[in-house]
Amino acid sequence: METAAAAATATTVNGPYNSFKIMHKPFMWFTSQSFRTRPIASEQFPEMLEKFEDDFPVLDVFICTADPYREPPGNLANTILSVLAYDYPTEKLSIYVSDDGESELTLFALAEAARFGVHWLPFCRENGVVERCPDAYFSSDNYAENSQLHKIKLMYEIMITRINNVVERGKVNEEHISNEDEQEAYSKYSSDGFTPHHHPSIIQVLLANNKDKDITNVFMPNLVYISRQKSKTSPHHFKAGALNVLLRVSGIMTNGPIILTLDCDMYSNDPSTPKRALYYFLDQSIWPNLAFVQSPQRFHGLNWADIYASEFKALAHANPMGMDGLCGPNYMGTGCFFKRRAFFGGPSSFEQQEMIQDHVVNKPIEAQTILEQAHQMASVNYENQTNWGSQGMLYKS
Ligand SMILES: O=c1ccn([C@@H]2O[C@H](COP(=O)(O)OP(=O)(O)O[C@H]3O[C@H](CO)[C@@H](O)[C@H](O)[C@H]3O)[C@@H](O)[C@H]2O)c(=O)[nH]1
Ligand SMILES: [Mn+2]
Repeated sequence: METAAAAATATTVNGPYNSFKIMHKPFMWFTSQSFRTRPIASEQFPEMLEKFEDDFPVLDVFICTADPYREPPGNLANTILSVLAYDYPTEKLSIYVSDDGESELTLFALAEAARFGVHWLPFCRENGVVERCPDAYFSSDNYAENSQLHKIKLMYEIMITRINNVVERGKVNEEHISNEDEQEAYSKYSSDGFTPHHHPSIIQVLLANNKDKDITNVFMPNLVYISRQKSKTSPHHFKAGALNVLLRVSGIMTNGPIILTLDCDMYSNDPSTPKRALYYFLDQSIWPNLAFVQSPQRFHGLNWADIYASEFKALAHANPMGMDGLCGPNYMGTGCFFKRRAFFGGPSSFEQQEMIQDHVVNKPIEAQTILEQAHQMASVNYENQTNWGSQGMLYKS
């Protein structure tokens, strides 16, 4: 009897599952047919950008990271360098990194990326490098061996070794600290009462585009580290909360009308990406109704033989073309250029004068008033006292 009962139970569990296995393919096929009704293939025309050459919009790039052990800081440094080296006017480019792991190890990776970046950016420019993520570049065989290459590769390896050593020790030691400012920055993580779940905000400007230059005397883009305030008594809303803080802090510091969101476990594989996104943003015929431009994602290591050539053709190419003909593709959570204006217009819009759409920031990123306001934007109280996140779908969906 017992055996029969067990078998009967197994049948009832398997029944619906088997039906699902049989039915899900036709169901998937059926639901995707709407994407075949009006696919749109778009093309970009480089000459279109020429008339805007001196007037490119300010671009703010957001990178999220949350755990220095699960998301290695060496990879984050590579992500940062791939966008820091974009083919875009450096005075119009800012990289904001949100660290939800609240870790000095992550700050150290940013500091190292900034130090190596002053060599890497000119190297990429002079050699027309396409893969501007150093790890991807050095892992390819797409370069000529020469002394300049050996020098930059050695610098890269030293940077990665330093980052990995610090991660292994779990601490930034004296030997890695070169001045008092750095000492002060790293000491914040061991100050009294600091825990990952309860601590004040930490904002560090690693590179400022009005004072830091590369080795060829060209100004570097901005690079900013943000560990938002956390409190045991307030929910932090994970990545959504991090993106909201990045939106507000960048609004105070640079207020770029175009925003790119990235995760720390990916890199940009084409330096012309922001300019290619601009073809859409600067096209007056589509600009008023355009909220975001989503890039396709490629995944490495999906399976051993990489039979998909790192691509999800249906999900990343075919379906979005079809969605474009309906009302637009979905946001894939990363690799997406947004119009900042698209985030405003709801009830939380204009609570802060500085964040209105046309506000032009005319103070240096490290000005005392800017830093004070930025800390206020990264505080738990700011969100508790306003409608940010409490209205609309965001945190409640
Ligand atoms: O408290 C947190 C938790 C996560 N993250 C960041 O969020 C990103 C995505 O998290 P991950 O765990 O890597 O999720 P995935 O499943 O790989 O991400 C895919 O799916 C997510 C959920 O749809 C999207 O947010 C991502 O953009 C998309 O790449 C990473 O950069 C994390 O560092 C934070 O910033 N704060
Ligand atoms: Mn991920």
